Amino acid sequence: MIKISAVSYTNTVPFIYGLQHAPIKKDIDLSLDYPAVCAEKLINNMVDIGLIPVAAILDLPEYHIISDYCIGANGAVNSVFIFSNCALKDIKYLQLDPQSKSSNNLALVLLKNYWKLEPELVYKAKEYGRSTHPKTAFVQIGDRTFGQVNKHSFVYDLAAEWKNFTGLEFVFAAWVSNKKLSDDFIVKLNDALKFGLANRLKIFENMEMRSDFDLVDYLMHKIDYRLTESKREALKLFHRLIKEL
Ligand SMILES: C=C(O[C@@H]1C=C(C(=O)O)C=C[C@H]1O)C(=O)O
Repeated sequence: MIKISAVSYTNTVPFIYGLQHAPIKKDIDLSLDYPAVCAEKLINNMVDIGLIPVAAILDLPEYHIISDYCIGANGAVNSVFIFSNCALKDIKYLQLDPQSKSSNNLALVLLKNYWKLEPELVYKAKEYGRSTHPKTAFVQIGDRTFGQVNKHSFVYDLAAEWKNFTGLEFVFAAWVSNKKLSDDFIVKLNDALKFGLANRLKIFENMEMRSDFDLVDYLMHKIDYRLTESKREALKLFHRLIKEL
């Protein structure tokens, strides 16, 4: 059995569908976790493969990116934000999202290199996401952001801001193993992920739709699942900027 930890958010549903409906299902033991936990499990060798935040790749002594699929975006992604009580240039505190690794680092990279701002960073805020302090903002990712855009005074989509800054796409999470796996298994994995993506329209039939968020647009267009050469270049730049933080 190959142990896999994958992200528990809606953006991963097509991948999970593929893993549970393709021949690989007999070979894997799949758990669903918050992104930061996927990373922790892979780093601690509790699993063999993780759909992990790309920022956490830098913490792995050995890693292999084993798929041409990822959780990425080309411009606005619609589920990774800084929500703020004031304009970004005026923030004093930035709360980071305890479930995230990539987007927290993306926020730091943009603050330093693009916005040139130095707010105080708050890692485990007691009042995470609820601060009424007029100069507090917070990073938030995943399903918790659905329907939230109109509820905050200032909203920044971090994949859109990254594109404004670099002109590039962005990769949030990639399929990574912490050891070398057989070529056979890797082919099976990619077939399963491809199968899941090809079945998105079918998946929507059983998905509860929301009036406050367009899930079809999100999973068909906003999340860009292909880990192309250009996304790999963007990832290299992101890693370099994280190391310079
Ligand atoms: C676009 C997203 O990408 C996620 C963001 C991650 C992060 O910030 O560490 C990790 C995994 C991705 O699933 C999202 O879930 O909203």
